[in-house]
Amino acid sequence: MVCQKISFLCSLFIQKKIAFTFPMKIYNQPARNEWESICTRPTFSLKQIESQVQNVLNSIKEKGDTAIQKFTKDFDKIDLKNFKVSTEEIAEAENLVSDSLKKAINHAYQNILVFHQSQIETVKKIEITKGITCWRKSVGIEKVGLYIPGGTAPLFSTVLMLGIPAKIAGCKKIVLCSPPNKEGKIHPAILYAAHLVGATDIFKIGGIQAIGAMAYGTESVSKVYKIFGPGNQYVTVAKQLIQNEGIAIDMPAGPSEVAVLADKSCVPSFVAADLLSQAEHGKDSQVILMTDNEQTANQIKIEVEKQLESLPRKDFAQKSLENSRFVILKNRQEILDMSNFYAPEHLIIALENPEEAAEHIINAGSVFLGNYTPESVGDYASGTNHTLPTDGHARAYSGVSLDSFIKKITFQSLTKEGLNQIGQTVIEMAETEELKAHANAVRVRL
Ligand SMILES: NC(=O)c1ccc[n+]([C@@H]2O[C@H](COP(=O)([O-])OP(=O)(O)OC[C@H]3O[C@@H](n4cnc5c(N)ncnc54)[C@H](O)[C@@H]3O)[C@@H](O)[C@H]2O)c1
Ligand SMILES: N[C@H](CO)Cc1c[nH]c[nH+]1
Ligand SMILES: [Zn+2]
Repeated sequence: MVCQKISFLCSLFIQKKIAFTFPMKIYNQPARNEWESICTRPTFSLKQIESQVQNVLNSIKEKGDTAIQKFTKDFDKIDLKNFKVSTEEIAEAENLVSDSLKKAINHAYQNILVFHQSQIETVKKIEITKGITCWRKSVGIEKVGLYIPGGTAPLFSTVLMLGIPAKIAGCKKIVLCSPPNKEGKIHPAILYAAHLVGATDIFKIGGIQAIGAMAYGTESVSKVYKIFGPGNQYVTVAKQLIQNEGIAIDMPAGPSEVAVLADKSCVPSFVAADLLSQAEHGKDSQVILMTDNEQTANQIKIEVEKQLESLPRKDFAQKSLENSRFVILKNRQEILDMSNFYAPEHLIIALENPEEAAEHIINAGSVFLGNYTPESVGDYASGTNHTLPTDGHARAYSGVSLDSFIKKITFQSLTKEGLNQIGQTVIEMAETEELKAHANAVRVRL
């Protein structure tokens, strides 16, 4: 009876586009032309902060360490003269990390290692036709830069996610940057993990400063060829801007997000915990529930409210829930369609027969199937990478993997017989393109 009453009251709340005290906006069977606005992210677009970020980058390019020092003082509120982490600081960090945390890190390390090692491709030499052989070889990018977020939480798990594939790829120089705290230090777990993955240079630099330092190089930081890692909107926009200057990046990996697809087979308390797990990342995170069952939505809503109360990062989660949505859709097909439209960083499928539903997913960073696969396992230790495209970029980008740290160089070798076979074809094509010298390079050999 009590249950029915609660359910009745909740169903009164579920009306089109009206938010009540519950911070998430609730939509009941929205029309398809409303999906775009429902799926809008709360993050700044590149344009909104572009000029601010570009000014900081320009200053770093021009003034190097002096600019890093100034912006570290402005944004991180600490006046540092030396940004490089010393071997003494690494040794000290190793003592500060408890044995139980070391054990957990090593466990996660092994699983991430196994999954990323499985991505190694063996060289396959293909004989196209007699005398023409082609092959492709993976070579690690020599100098890479890893950004480890540390503004509101020390994400040492990101060190494993970036450092392990960098190491497997054989990257020679691995520069790592993370913001200093108010004491001018980096969290010991970040330093412990950085040492474990073999980072070659570690710097106490955060935000735009870190991306600029690794992109341009300064007196103390070496310039790298590709920059990896997640971060807040300033970090993400800085990464997007330095791309214009010829530095590669992994992808835009901004504020965390999760979509949960749930039907009556889900466990509401599990779904609520999953939504809150990404909401607690920061005020610009976004979480979305898509369901075909109003009763299920009510139960999850009650659980979210209950669980939110006990979170130490309640303020962040509450703010992020204000940007978040509960969407009640007509049926399973509509749930899958909206999920592909949204293209979430993380996607949890808490639907009946999740494997079948997963077959229909075409846009998502990383997918978690069934009631016993919380998104947090992918954040830390299942083996998959947690550096993933946000803001709808999962439509075209993949998350970080071993591939992100390597270039694939193609090779070919022809015998005289092989050249005889394709010579006329190349000459014909080159002359039609009016490139006589191309044709001659073949003709002189025939
Ligand atoms: N997509 C992914 O794969 C993924 C993975 C992990 C974390 N994340 C996200 O990373 C983010 C981490 O954010 P964070 O802020 O805690 O740490 P952060 O390290 O990304 O950013 C902190 C830095 O931002 C800079 N900064 C702060 N306010 C500024 C301002 N007004 N102007 C210029 N610079 C400013 C400071 O220099 C500070 O050092 C979260 O949004 C989290 O959701 C994403
Ligand atoms: N969920 C984040 C990616 O969006 C990764 C992370 C690190 N630690 C906890 N979570
Ligand atoms: Zn997370």
